[in-house]
Amino acid sequence: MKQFLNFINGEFVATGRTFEKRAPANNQVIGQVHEAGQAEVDAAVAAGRAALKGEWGRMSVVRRAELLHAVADEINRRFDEFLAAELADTGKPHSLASHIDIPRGAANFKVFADIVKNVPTESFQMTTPDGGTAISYAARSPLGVIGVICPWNLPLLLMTWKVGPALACGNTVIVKPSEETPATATLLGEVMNAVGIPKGVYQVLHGFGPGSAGEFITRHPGINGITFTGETRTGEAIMAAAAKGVRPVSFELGGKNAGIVFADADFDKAVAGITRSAFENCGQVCLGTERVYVQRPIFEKFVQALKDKAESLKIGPSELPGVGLGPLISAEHKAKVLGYYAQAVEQGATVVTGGGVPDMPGEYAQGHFVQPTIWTGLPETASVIREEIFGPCCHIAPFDTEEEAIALANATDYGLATTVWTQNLGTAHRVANAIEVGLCWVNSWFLRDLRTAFGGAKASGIGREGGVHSLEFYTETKNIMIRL
Ligand SMILES: NC(=O)C1=CN([C@@H]2O[C@H](COP(=O)(O)OP(=O)(O)OC[C@H]3O[C@@H](n4cnc5c(N)ncnc54)[C@H](O)[C@@H]3O)[C@@H](O)[C@H]2O)C=CC1
Ligand SMILES: O=C(O)/C=C/C=C(\O)C(=O)O
Repeated sequence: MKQFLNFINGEFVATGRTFEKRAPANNQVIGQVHEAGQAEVDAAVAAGRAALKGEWGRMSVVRRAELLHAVADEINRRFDEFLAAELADTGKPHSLASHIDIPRGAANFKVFADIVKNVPTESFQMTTPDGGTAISYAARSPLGVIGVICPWNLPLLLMTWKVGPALACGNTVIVKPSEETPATATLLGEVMNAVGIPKGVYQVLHGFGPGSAGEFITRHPGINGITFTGETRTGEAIMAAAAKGVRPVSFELGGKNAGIVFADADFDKAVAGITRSAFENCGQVCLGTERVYVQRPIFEKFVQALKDKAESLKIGPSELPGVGLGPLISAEHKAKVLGYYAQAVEQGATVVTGGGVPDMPGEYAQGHFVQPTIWTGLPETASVIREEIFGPCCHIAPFDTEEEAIALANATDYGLATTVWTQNLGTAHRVANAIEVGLCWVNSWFLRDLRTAFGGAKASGIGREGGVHSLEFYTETKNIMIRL
């Protein structure tokens, strides 16, 4: 049986306290995960602090960048191992992990290594009161030991999205992968040793949130900043922990994202786009679309077309050729999603398609598969329209005017992402500016440029990462003023 060990100070460490990792596609146990306790967290923090004072802390930015390029190259060299580990943990389609998760895992190191090497800091010259001259310039230094708390939906991609810039800026990191997805973070420890990243720079502690590694990391006074992706309620708990010591947080939290389709949109592209944004990764993407608003003249045609697309998705395990929809991550998450499927019916939804569990052959009958599901006819107050479900489902409602679409899209506590479909540039600009979100895609979805700001408004997050915005979080900026 595979053992997922902690990675502390360059060594793989067993703890004797283990929990099971099960495969989402058939619910079989595939590994034992070694849970870290307070002692392991203390050891990792001490090693992280020592690394800041050692070779890593003294290393030039050019050498750091070379090492991070080597990390990316090593991930690519071991691409198949990372792919297999991610597929085993998540059950997602092979095509998805091989085109998005693993390549982005490598790219996150290269992009931020290059940004840190090339982005200047500000400098000003001023006249002093006595007519002399002074110059000031900004210098960046690492924040320190960063706690990186990760979710299970895009495990390697989201973890390296934080670890890449944190290390590029000269910090050390302690990663707590989700209890559901321990594999790729652990494998990355082997990569760090292989390319010569000093001990204590990248560390991995396994476990849960409250009363376990997650809470112990976020409460530890030796952690200088916390970056987290996950549920909004968890963000609130982490923020409370970070208040002690006034430590900075960077949060990318939940969403209840709208898709807005205008009657003038390229119909086929809009249907294909919403199919992806509602069902990709079995709906387990924080940027996904769970509320779709379609302009009335094309409403019926759009509902029928999305139904056809949903029903054509092949449901199955990662390795099934042409599979479009994998399982949900866990039995617990399946119960949550099916709970919303039941609530939708209780609240009077018309079930356009899905709403249940597909018939799966053999061992896959034990897996966490659910049907892609579309509803219409619910009031905007219904729980499935207000709350993040994180499953392969969406509600579609008609709208008449641009103002109405904007009001509907904004009527949520969340503010992460929107996708707008129109061929009118004026409409696109107006709507994009009026929507209260951190990310607005027009005629696209999940199109990423890693140099741009990424994050959520309202209850969907605090701060932005990406490009130079990541440097703002992962460094302290010092102003140095010199009287000439
Ligand atoms: N990217 C997103 O927006 C994500 C949203 N979700 C949503 O969250 C729901 C619950 O999924 P979970 O995996 O339980 O998400 P979660 O937000 O509870 O967990 C994410 C990470 O935070 C850790 N964690 C939990 N409580 C903590 C605490 N008090 N202190 C420190 N670390 C803590 C977990 O161990 C995990 O590593 C899902 O059903 C889904 O709706 C889940 C994953 C990602
Ligand atoms: O950084 C990205 O490209 C994707 C981010 C996606 C999430 O944060 C999520 O689904 O949780």
